[in-house]
Amino acid sequence: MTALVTRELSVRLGHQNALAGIDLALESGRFTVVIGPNGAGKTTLLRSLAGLLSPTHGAVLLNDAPLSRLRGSERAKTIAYLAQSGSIAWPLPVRDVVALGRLPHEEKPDALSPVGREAVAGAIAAVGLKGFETRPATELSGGERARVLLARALATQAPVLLVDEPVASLDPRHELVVLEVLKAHAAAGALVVAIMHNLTLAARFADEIVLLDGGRLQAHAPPGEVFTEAQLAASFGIAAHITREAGGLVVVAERPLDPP
Ligand SMILES: Nc1ncnc2c1ncn2[C@@H]1O[C@H](COP(=O)(O)OP(=O)(O)OP(=O)(O)O)[C@@H](O)[C@H]1O
Repeated sequence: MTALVTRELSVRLGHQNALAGIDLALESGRFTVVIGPNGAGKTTLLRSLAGLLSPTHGAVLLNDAPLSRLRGSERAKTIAYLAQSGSIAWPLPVRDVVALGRLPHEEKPDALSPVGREAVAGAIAAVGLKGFETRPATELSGGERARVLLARALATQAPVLLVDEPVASLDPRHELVVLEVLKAHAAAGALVVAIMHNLTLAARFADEIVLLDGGRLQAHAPPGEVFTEAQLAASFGIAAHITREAGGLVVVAERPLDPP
């Protein structure tokens, strides 16, 4: 059981309060999707949960201990973080880029343990990149590269996986493939948090939604409770039409509302 908790988490970036007084409790086995308008503080929250940003006030606790006290090597084994539109600088084969996810376990790409080899092969297969293993990662499309980086994060086998907009550059099939992978990863016992802008996919796949607006927590609840026309009008400034279909809620953003 893994628990990631924020207590009165506030983060100031430049002259901005990017996050203010966030109290949040996340646990293993759940797929949480963070939504909110541009600038709401979603990336700031994810980076704080990963221990990459220090709170200005408050704390992030991993299993009741302040994240700031965890040694870097231990944190890298425990929390896999995938940044928004990450880039790949070196023309390494796909398999080696994914194998970099084993570095926290002190396994180099050319000296993987049997567990490491299985984790790398499993991650490549999970994101639909079988057959790409020997291709230089710099010669892939944007969506293929995004999946390589997700596979690298999965190969870490960390109990906490934090991903910033994992489906932003993906085609509809691979959006579904990746969201199924994240959901299954959570169902298998990981604590998974993803930032997303597609509200229908968020509603369909998330166990719980965290809604941020203006650096504040507006809601943390199952999709059916967060996706209401009133809530979307208040937080996103849109008139939305929400219907319940067999596959889950369908959220259609119909028009922007005039600013209040
Ligand atoms: N390095 C920085 N210095 C100063 N302000 C920053 C910095 N990074 C982000 N901000 C500000 O902090 C706020 C939160 O930014 P953040 O990136 O967390 O938003 P977000 O919800 O992830 O947005 P988006 O949907 O556009 O990715 C924004 O108002 C942003 O302008």
